[in-house]
Amino acid sequence: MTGQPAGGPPGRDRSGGGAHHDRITLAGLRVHGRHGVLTAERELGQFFVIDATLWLDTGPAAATDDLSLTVHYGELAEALAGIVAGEPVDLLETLAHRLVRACLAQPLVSAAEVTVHKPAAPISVPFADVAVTVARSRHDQELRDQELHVQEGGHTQEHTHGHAVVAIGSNIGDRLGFLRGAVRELDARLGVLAVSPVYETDPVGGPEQDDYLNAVVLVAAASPGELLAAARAAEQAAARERTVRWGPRTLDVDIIACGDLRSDDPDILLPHPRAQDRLFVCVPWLDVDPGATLVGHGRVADLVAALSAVPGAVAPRRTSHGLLTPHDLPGPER
Ligand SMILES: Nc1ncnc2c1ncn2[C@@H]1O[C@H](COP(=O)(O)OP(=O)(O)OP(=O)(O)O)[C@@H](O)[C@H]1O
Ligand SMILES: Nc1nc2c(c(=O)[nH]1)N=C(CO)CN2
Repeated sequence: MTGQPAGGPPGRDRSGGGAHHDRITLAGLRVHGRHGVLTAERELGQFFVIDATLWLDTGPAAATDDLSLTVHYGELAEALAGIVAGEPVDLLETLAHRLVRACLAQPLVSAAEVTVHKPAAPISVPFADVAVTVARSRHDQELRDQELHVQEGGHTQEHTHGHAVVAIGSNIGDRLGFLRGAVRELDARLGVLAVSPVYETDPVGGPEQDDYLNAVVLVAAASPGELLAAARAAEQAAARERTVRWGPRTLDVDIIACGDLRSDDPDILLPHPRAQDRLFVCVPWLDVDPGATLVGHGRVADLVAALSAVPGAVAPRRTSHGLLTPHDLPGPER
């Protein structure tokens, strides 16, 4: 059932010699998951089988016999198994993309190929296997991410069109933990491009409640439906309850904008109808995109200036918390 990748690393020709010919293969990883379109697939689940091949230079690890200079296949297996056992998706393609992204999140890996097999798929005709394979070089993946890199609290240098802006907030329980969980969920479903610093903010609207932690995350552009699904999945993972409007919450995930896209769908209004009034959105947004504009409202920097000048306005207070754990950071220096 498991197969070898065909030929050399994906994207070799375009990666300017960055891809390597050595590889680590993890084959036949068998994990129970609930992916699929049918209700029965979601309820009962089934076993998925994963093959992953990672291209990297094994020379430095071999020369020093040092595990930290290669990929720990045990940790890789656990990371991939966690994704398969995690949030269900409809398509094998979606799952395969998530898994490839996790492989490329390993420092040192220049390319990866993942095959997701679904040997018990609901197919009415006898069959041996059905599988989807996704192959990516790091270079390809970065191009797909509009060449924005995850930078905590940093400024993205490149143009930030082709991304969506997501605001996250929490004011109950383990606020930081909920925000970190949101970043992980958004990354798994959409791909995170940049994460702002965390701000502590006074509650705006609603009943008397505790202060919030707020941040803004840039993710790869997606359809309004995909953005909303990711927001809801993250909120559900934090056991978010909707009782009081603007009331306290473990996690709120608002889609602020996706380029110039407009949506009148009440389930996903784009741009978010109240973003322009909210310092807790606009201030962290500027951190990750200093040149940002909000469709219909102009430059975010001007919005911040105007909102800050309103009598009684309380500025968000920047904290030293980070939302990316060391494990999430790309590169060997993480
Ligand atoms: N851009 C958007 N991002 C997130 N949810 C949205 C968006 N547009 C509409 N909604 C819908 O708004 C509804 C209420 O969302 P929620 O309870 O999170 O509101 P809220 O966060 O309390 O208030 P606010 O919308 O002012 O931030 C949800 O059903 C959601 O589908
Ligand atoms: N400070 C702060 N206030 C809020 C927030 C929030 O995230 N931070 N979210 C709200 C509804 O989305 C309402 N009020």
